[in-house]
Amino acid sequence: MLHPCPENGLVMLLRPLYLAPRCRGPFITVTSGRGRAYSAKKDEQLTVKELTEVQKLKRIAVLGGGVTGLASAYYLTRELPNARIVLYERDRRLGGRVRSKTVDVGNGNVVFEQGPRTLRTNLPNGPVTMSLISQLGLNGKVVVTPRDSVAFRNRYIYYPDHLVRLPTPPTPLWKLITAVFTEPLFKGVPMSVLKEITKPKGQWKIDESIGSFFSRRFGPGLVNNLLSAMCHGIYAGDVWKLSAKSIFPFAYHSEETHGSVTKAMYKLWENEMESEAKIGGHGVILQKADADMILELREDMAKSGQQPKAHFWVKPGVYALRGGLETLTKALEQDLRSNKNVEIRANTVIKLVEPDAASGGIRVSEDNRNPPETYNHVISTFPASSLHSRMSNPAILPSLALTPTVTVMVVNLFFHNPTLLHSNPGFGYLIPSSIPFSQNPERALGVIFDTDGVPGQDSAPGTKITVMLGGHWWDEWISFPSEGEGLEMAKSVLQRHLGIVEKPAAWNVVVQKNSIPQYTVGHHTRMQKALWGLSGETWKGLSVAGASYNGVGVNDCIRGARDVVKTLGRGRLVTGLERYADDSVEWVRAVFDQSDRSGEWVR
Ligand SMILES: C=Cc1c2[nH]c(c1C)Cc1[nH]c(c(CCC(=O)O)c1C)Cc1[nH]c(c(C)c1CCC(=O)O)Cc1[nH]c(c(C)c1C=C)C2
Repeated sequence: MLHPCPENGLVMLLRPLYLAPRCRGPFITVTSGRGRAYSAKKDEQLTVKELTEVQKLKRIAVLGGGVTGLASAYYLTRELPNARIVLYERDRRLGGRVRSKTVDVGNGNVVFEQGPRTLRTNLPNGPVTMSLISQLGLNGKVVVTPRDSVAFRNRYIYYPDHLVRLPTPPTPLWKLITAVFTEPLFKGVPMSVLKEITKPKGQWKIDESIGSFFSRRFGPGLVNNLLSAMCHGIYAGDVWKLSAKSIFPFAYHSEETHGSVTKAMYKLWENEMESEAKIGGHGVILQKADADMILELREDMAKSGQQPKAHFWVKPGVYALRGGLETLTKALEQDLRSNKNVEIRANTVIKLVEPDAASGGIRVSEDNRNPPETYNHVISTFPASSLHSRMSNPAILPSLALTPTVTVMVVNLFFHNPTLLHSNPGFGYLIPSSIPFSQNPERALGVIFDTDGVPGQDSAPGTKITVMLGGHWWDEWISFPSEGEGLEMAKSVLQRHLGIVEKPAAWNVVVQKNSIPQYTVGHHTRMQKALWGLSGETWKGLSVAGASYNGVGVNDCIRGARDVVKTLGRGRLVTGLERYADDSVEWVRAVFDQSDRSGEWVR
């Protein structure tokens, strides 16, 4: 069955909606258990032109030294081992928004994460990162958040003046019913789900905001209280601006296909139950392209002697890395630095990216004395608008300029007192847009209880908390609070919401400027136009990967890098935006053997 994934709280509660795009026709069953592997398609004949192109891939540039750029360069060294790779990065430091700072707090160390801190094992992209971690020899650094831990079970939303635990299984039914009918957070939601079945279809639109779509179908309560909180926790974004089609494709298309989101969800669940009963495996509904990728990844892992641990694929889980997520980017950097075919040009600003008609390649100009260099291929991992502003003829790709970003202030705090979260242990809480200003004048988006979320990360006993502020609330702002102001704002949030009055023993405040791309209304169409622009003759040597395109998470970025490089390795031209080629998506059900379920990583 499609597991309801209790462990990931609101995000996972909504996962079937969030993950599953448009269904065309019946689901296809794909079994991938032992002895009945479904192989990825690799049999296409390459055209002479494509073969010639790949043979020419001698010099490749990667623009951007964040996790996507590092992963792209790493995969290139494996797929095209003879190519010469130049990686450009504006900062002296590599790693981008993945940044972990280890701080001595007197009686030990704590790790402050300034960007993402945990990774999910979930399909389809989780296994790509896990495979990379394994290839880099980092399995020993993995810190799993146990599935029976408080962080797995307890996720909260602050509404209107207290923490409300999301009633995720295994909550007893009576508790679930009591919560749903007594907490103002859920007011009207159960009825709106039932009423949705009878709601007529709306007028067809190319896209609309999550707020507009779900309030039309379910009423404003679900949007303002629950979905706005979820948008804060993933995009730090505005539920009334983010695209329903890009972020909730399954729900969005199910109005058209089933007449109702509730009905479509029920059908999905029924279908899964049936599949489990008939096939006896562990089924997951995936896009065909994702299933192909996973099975190919599995084959790769088996070939390279990595033990494919199938529970990675089927059991949702969360993990972190000892020393922080920067352990991953550092390992990638180290691997690249030890490769004589790779040159890393840190502290180098790119001024211009232009097609080179004579060679058919792409010319990259730096903002310094080095002369421009021409590459057979360039993978840009810059945010879409940064790439756009550096392109010689940006007019053909105006859509790239239109992916906005938001700025998030991250305030990490450490307290020597280890009992500060004892009355509300868990992953942390999100703050929906609907809570009154008086309850959130600082415009916090959410608070993470790091001590519970990644137990065992720090050597110092105490309580570690991160407060996230800003995001879409700071749209149009031209300056942001100072570090000192940020610290005071975070302390005041913790005092008001959690009653914490103690002084922190250590803290770290950073403003992550323009760090999270926003897939706003029209994102799909804009990406489709960018795909057309990049597919033309002019820009055929340019591919894109990174958070602006196929998902904002670390897993998504690594998967994007791998996809581009694997396709290049097969001798195909690739833009990185292929998934936008079509509006409809083919769905398959991947079924994993029961025997694939055991393992050590995810308990
Ligand atoms: C720096 C702030 C970030 C916020 N969202 C993201 C970052 C990097 C990106 C992100 N966060 C989550 C996802 C979902 C999918 C996934 O890969 O896990 C994405 C793409 C979920 C999430 N939200 C929070 C955490 C700790 C996680 C797990 C992943 C991670 O460690 O980042 C909490 C949280 N993130 C943001 C806010 C405002 C927030 C509030 C509590 C913004």
